[in-house]
This record gives sequence, C-alpha cells and structure tokens, in this order.
Amino acid sequence: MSDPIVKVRGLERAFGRVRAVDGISFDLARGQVVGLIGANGAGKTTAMRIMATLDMPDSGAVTIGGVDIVDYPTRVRRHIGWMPDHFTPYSDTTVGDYLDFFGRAHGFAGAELARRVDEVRDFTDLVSLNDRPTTGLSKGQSQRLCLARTLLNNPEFLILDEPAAGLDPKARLEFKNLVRVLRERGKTLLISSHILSELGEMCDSLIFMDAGRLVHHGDTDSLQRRDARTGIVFEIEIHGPVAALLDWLAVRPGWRVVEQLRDGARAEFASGEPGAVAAELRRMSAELQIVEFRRQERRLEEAFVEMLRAGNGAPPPLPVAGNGGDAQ
Ligand SMILES: Nc1ncnc2c1ncn2[C@@H]1O[C@H](COP(=O)(O)OP(=O)(O)OP(=O)(O)O)[C@@H](O)[C@H]1O
Repeated sequence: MSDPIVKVRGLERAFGRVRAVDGISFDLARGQVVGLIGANGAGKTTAMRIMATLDMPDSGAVTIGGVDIVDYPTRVRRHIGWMPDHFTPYSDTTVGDYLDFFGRAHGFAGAELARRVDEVRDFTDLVSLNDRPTTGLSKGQSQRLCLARTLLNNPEFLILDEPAAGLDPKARLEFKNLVRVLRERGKTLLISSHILSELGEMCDSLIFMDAGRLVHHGDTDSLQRRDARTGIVFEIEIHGPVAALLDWLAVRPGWRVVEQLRDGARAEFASGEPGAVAAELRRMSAELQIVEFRRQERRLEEAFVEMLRAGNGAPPPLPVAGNGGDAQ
C-alpha cells in the first residue's frame, strides 16, 4: 500500500479486566472507504475514539498523515472529522446556529466561517432546514447535521461511528450517496456498523473486529470469493413434484439440501470448481424438468460468521441486515 494515511500498530486499551482493544494493527490507504465491523462490544467505538484523539491507548501507536495522535493531538484534529454514534441536539438552537457555533469552535470567523457553513449545509441538503430547531429534526436530518458538523474543517480523514444506525431506507440511500461523493473528493473514511451488507456496498475494504481483536482485513469481495474454495448454493426450481428433485439430490454425490422450497429446493454443491459445477447442472437438466437455477450470492453476514467459526470457534451474535431496523 503506497503512503497509507492512517497507520495503527499494536493498539491496546483495557477498561478494568475488559480488553476492549487487544493489539490491533492495520493501515488505511488514502482515498479509501473502509468499513469497521463487529458485534456489540467488539471494540469499534473504543478504537475509533482513540483514533479521534478522544481517548488514550494503553499501548501501541496511531499516526494520521504521519503525525502521532498521542504526541500531537491538536495537529491531528485539524485533519480529522469525528462523527459519534449519537447526536445531541441543543435546545433553542437552529440548524444554522448549530453549524455557526461549531464553525467558530474550529476557529473560523467572518467570510471564511460563512463560506464553510454554506458549503456543508449545501452538501448535506440542510438549506431548507436552516431555521428549524435542532430538537425537532428527524433521525435522518440529525445524522445529516452531524455529518455537516464533521465536515466543517474540511478533514482529510473522517471517522464515522455507526452513521447509518436507525436510518430508514431512504435516509440510508441519501447517506450512501454522500459517502460516495466524499470518496470522489479524495477523502478517506472509516465507517463502523453492525450491518455488513450495507457497508459492503459502500466500502472498498472491510476490517472485522471480534472481542477487541482484528480478525480480518480485506477487500469487500475477498470474503465472498471464499466460496470458490467451499461449496456453492443454488436455488433450483423444478416443473412437477419437488420430491423428484429431492430424491435426485439425495443420491447424487456432492449435493446437500439446505432448504425445501415450494417449487424446488436450495441446495449446496460441494465444489466451487466451474467445470464440475457446469457438468453437474447439465446432468440435472437432462434428468429432471428444471425451470431455473439461481446461484445464490453468499451474504457478507454468512461469510463473516463462517470465517469466525473457522478461526475462533463460536461466532458472536450478529444481527441480519433489515430494511430500516438496526440492532444496537
Ligand atoms: N468507558 C468504558 N468503561 C468501561 N468499559 C468500557 C468503556 N468503553 C467501552 N467499554 C467496554 O469495552 C468493550 C468494547 O466496547 P466498544 O464500545 O468499543 O464496542 P463496540 O464494538 O463499539 O460496541 P457497540 O457496537 O455496542 O457500540 C465493551 O465490553 C464495553 O463494555
């Protein structure tokens, strides 16, 4: 990786006996969107708060743009934006006042302050809400305001803790678009979430944490590509009795029925080798009245759980992505 913007080395942070972050190391390439994924208590927020200079590590080091976060926190803060996982509205404060206040807190004044506030308000589509009290915003609007605040100092590196939590599908889509534009502008983003598939679409690479440890760091496709080495699941639809298909699958070597369906079955073939798969599907079509085969893309959730099983024994419970719900 050429010139990583973020370098994390052997980072550790314990709270009493809880090893919240237990010796993690990774690099983040400039201009990448990276997902930080893990179940509740995996250590995501602790690691992010340290990177955002809000907490001190017990040991290990983080540099951002080559600057050590412990030795030079003030310098680092000029280049980072931190979006916490909760938004606290201020009473009697409008959206405009809120951004103005945080702009001043960054040290901007006069025309420069007005320009920065205008820019982030525009970008996050908050212009029409400028005079609304911050206490009366919807979840999606609050998240946009929180992101606007994070962008006021035009940071190179953004650390966003669970930014999509609790957003409805429309607000999630809007958020995803904002992430896409920020990426196009060359920003580096670290985004945490429980929702693997949501992050999969948004991110160039994913970091998985479990019990304070980093258990995987790779590009989004690398997890799904693992099925080339394991089995492939097909959804098979048949014309006529499903029993004929189930009988066929029961006697053919390599097949395992995952689930019986109304017009067919979900079944796994043990090999991902393309030649073997094609021969098997040809044979099935010749012997049964097949209406359709659909290869099932393995979901990131499944890939993650399998990976943890292979490495560490029992996986932690992970909520499954839904349309609007989000586990906390
Ligand atoms: N200030 C603190 N005092 C004591 N324990 C803490 C503190 N902050 C975090 N922990 C503990 O450290 C562990 C990691 O917590 P952390 O919030 O970093 O996890 P997380 O992956 O962000 O979880 P979640 O998704 O639930 O926010 C948990 O066991 C948590 O209870």
